[in-house]
Amino acid sequence: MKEIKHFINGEYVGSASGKLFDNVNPSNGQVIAKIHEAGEAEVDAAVKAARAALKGPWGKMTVAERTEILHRVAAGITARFDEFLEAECLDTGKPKSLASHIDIPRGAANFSVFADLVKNVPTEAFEMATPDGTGALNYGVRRPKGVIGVISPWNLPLLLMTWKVGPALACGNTVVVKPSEETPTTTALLGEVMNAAGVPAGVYNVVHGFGGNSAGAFLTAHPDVDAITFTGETGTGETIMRAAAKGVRQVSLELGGKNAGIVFADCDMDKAIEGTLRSAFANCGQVCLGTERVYVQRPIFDEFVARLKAGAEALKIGEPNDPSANFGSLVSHKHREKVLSYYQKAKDEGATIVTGGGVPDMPAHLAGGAWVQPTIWTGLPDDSAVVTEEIFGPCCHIRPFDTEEEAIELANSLPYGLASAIWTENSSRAHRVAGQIEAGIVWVNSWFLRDLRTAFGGAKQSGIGREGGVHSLEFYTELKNICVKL
Ligand SMILES: NC(=O)C1=CN([C@@H]2O[C@H](COP(=O)(O)OP(=O)(O)OC[C@H]3O[C@@H](n4cnc5c(N)ncnc54)[C@H](O)[C@@H]3O)[C@@H](O)[C@H]2O)C=CC1
Ligand SMILES: O=C(O)/C=C/C=C(\O)C(=O)O
Repeated sequence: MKEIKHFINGEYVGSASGKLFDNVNPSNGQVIAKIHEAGEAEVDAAVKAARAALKGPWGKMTVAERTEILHRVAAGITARFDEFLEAECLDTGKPKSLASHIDIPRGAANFSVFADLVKNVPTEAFEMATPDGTGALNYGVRRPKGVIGVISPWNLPLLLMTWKVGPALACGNTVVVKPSEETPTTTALLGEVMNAAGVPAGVYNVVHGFGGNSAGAFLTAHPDVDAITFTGETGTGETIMRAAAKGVRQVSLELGGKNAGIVFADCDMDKAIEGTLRSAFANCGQVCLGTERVYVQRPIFDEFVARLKAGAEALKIGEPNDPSANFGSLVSHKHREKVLSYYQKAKDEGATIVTGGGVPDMPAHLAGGAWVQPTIWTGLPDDSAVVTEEIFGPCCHIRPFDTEEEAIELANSLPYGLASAIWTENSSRAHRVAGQIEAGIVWVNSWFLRDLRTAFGGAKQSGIGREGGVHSLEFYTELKNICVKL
């Protein structure tokens, strides 16, 4: 059986403890590899390698040399596109039709975009007067923050890991990555690309394992990690913040959401249906930006519900290699238990099940997979668990509203504030409502339309800090002011 090892100082190494755990293909339940679980020794070795590379060749390179190498990393991912695609889909169960358009191309773009960006970002300068009349000149310089701990999730494994590693390396840092225990393969494979691209040993390190009392906790507690960037659940974010408090390390946290879609009666219905179908069901609903609460203005409520139902029922459920499939399995049986517990809660709370609500019938060879049906509910109270808690599954609740003010109040009613989508053809309304939504990202007549130069992150309990464009550079560098008396 294939083994997935740590990548430390440019080499694949196993765990000293010999501890292994299963890597499972969620579309059929079969074990596809054994993963080495890192102990404190492997995490420490990875951090030491990262520190040495920072002081050594990587830290001494010019920006031009470093960014040329990162362009080679991007090209290396593209050259091995099919291997990355196969690995990502086996780990996650997502359709190749989706990952080939989003996950793998973004994995490459996350290196090339930030390689270009760091070459073109100015810093500030201020001339000042001094009492003796000679004056002084202040100017800023950016320096790498150091060794960055990267903790990444399973829903978009390569995309979200490289979204952090790309800018971190472009800024001259070195990294130790702990990918999700569910989806380690593309993060491991990237080590080969790094070596082939000429990234010096120790710049990119990977340790595998779980979160609490395992590789994740060992990495975030390690005193020689200078900053931590994390995407995942809000509760885990709180735990990581506590770990980072020791030693006063900075964190960047992209956390959960319970995002609202607001559909006004003056929307283009075709666009609103197409966008909401994607925002609720793409990647089997496992996108932190996804819409789990849909608010629809009353005059179009019945038509919207009927058309979304038809769209959900037309989704083609299938395994990653099925070219006609656009709806895969969930990432794991553990996650399916969580999603199905909400399907049950919806029933208990008295929801009207518009469609779905259970497990689809699958052919025998896929019967062991983590399948669930795309599901739509109506009729739940605003304070029900299904309407207030992040489910992270292919499901949404639709509720009618009457006025713009009511829609804004409903959208802002939860402690989360990640993303929102507004559907209206009235541009004044679009700007007015978007300005009042308490979220880090608001899309108007679109969803998951990403320009990597823009700020990305959550308000309220959906995160701390912003990444993307110059905001990533702010997190991954220390800005130092140099004041020169003239
Ligand atoms: N992109 C997102 O916003 C994501 C949200 N989630 C949400 O989180 C729920 C639970 O999924 P999980 O995989 O358990 O998410 P999680 O937040 O626990 O895991 C994400 C990453 O954090 C690591 N981790 C967990 N505990 C840690 C700790 N104490 N110290 C350091 N690292 C730790 C995990 O090993 C994984 O690499 C999902 O049902 C979903 O609601 C999960 C994954 C992604
Ligand atoms: O486009 C991105 O950078 C990120 C997209 C999705 C997430 O952050 C997520 O699902 O966690």
